[in-house]
Amino acid sequence: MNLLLLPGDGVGPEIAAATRRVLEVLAETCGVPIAIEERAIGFASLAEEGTTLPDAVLERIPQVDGTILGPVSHFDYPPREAGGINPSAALRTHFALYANIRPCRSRAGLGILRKPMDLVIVRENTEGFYSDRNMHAGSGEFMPDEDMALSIRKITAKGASRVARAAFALARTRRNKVTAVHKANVLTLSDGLFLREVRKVAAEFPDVELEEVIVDAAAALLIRSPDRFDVIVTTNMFGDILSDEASELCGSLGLGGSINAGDDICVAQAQHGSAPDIAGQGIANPTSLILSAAMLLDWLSSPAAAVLEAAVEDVLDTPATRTRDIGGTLGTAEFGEAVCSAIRRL
Ligand SMILES: NC(=O)C1=CN([C@@H]2O[C@H](COP(=O)(O)OP(=O)(O)OC[C@H]3O[C@@H](n4cnc5c(N)ncnc54)[C@H](O)[C@@H]3O)[C@@H](O)[C@H]2O)C=CC1
Ligand SMILES: CC(C)CC(=O)C(=O)O
Repeated sequence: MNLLLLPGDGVGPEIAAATRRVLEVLAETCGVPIAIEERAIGFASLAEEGTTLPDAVLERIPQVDGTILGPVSHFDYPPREAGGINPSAALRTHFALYANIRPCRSRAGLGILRKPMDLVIVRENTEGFYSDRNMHAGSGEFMPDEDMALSIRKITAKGASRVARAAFALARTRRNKVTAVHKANVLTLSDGLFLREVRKVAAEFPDVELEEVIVDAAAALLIRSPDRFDVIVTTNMFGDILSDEASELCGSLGLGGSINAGDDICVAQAQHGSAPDIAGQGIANPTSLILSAAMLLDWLSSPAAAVLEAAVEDVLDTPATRTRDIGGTLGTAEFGEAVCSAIRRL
């Protein structure tokens, strides 16, 4: 299989190198041919090609089997006119990667949770406050005058319906429960529409329970009773925030895998940002990107996905082979090597 690796900014190149090494060892050990091609995006391509998202990358994505995207420092990018495009948002919109799928589960001895968590957040990925109508035209924000800024929160029946279907189909492979997280008590029209579509899809899945929880309560319930959740379906920004909360509760932002999935294209992407505060030190936890790569392999129906996931779990189980963010001492590359050893051993 052909994979495209886009390292990104900040800790991106460090965790991408660890992920690449792990995939190469996985390919060798499992006898699965994986060819990895790397291209620059972010500040690296801005310096070389004048844009953080070169057209050649956009053209290549549909030609490969899957893409692995490192985190990007888009908050520091120059304006669009000067080549600053947020690759993360642009790819999601351009390729209709409508479902951002973020599993999160507690592991013994990690995180501050006192109850088990094993859930998946399925986040609508192309609309809400982050809808990017056209990657060259800007997001759904504008300023009628210099003292007023407006953000459009776009919700469509089509967007809500397709992400809801992804969530219900996923729940069927798990514990048959979907929680729709919303703020329809205030955002009556937009979240009202979201809920209307979720309920319609729920009717197609009578074996899956639907519950509805308001987002502020959901944030609290993730801490109080995380075990009540199986699959959460929600709009873009709510899912963005809740998935970081869930990951951190389980130990670190550096732990959660994530894919951006459309009907035909999948982009694996770490849950976290470019972590500029620790970039260049070789200490970032590469687990999130490695598990995202495992999710991509699973999306591609590769049996190597389960091997990779088991290897990561094996390494995380042992306090001596953890990275610093979760109380260990290993650096990024060393953690990657520990995963490689586990792949060979398992
Ligand atoms: N998908 C993406 O590419 C995203 C990009 N960003 C961008 O990233 C930049 C930094 O954003 P922040 O708000 O600082 O969020 P961040 O997620 O980069 O970092 C938040 C905190 O978590 C820590 N952290 C994150 N990933 C880690 C890892 N793998 N191992 C150990 N510790 C880790 C960081 O050191 C920092 O203390 C900004 O330019 C932002 O726009 C933010 C979120 C997502
Ligand atoms: C394009 C942004 C919505 C990226 C982000 O914050 C995320 O993926 O969590």
